[in-house]
Amino acid sequence: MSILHELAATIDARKSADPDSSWTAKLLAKGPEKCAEKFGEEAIEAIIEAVKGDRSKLTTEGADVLYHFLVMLAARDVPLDDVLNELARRQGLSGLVEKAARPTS
Ligand SMILES: N=c1c2ncn([C@@H]3O[C@H](COP(=O)(O)OP(=O)(O)OP(=O)(O)O)[C@@H](O)[C@H]3O)c2ncn1[C@@H]1O[C@H](COP(=O)(O)O)[C@@H](O)[C@H]1O
Repeated sequence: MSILHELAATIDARKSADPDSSWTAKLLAKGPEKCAEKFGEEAIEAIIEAVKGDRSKLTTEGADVLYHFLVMLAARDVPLDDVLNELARRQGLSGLVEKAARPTS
């Protein structure tokens, strides 16, 4: 099992945990909107480090982003594997070709 799968399983288990017993359970108890907001904050912190060019801080902020992304998915009951399968589906397909094939709205 990959570290992302292990973390996603831990986060899933926290859905039924006491919010006083874990940070994840506390965040999930605040609802999907708060989880999404927290993901946005962490993403901005990572962007700041990327713009500054601080590779060490970008690494730790990147870990925060991945963790909070998994919490956001769990809050909306989207399995990590669904996202990974979507990535797998795109593999070998040029981003330019994929964009051109999108339906126009
Ligand atoms: N990877 C993480 C992880 N990354 C970040 N964080 C927490 O996310 C929080 C974000 O920090 P912030 O300073 O942005 O938040 P804050 O200021 O405390 O909160 P706000 O006032 O902004 O709402 C911190 O409390 C971090 O400890 C994480 N908490 C948990 N995990 C993983 O989740 C597992 C389960 O954790 P618990 O649910 O706490 O048992 C852990 O074993 C880890 O593997």
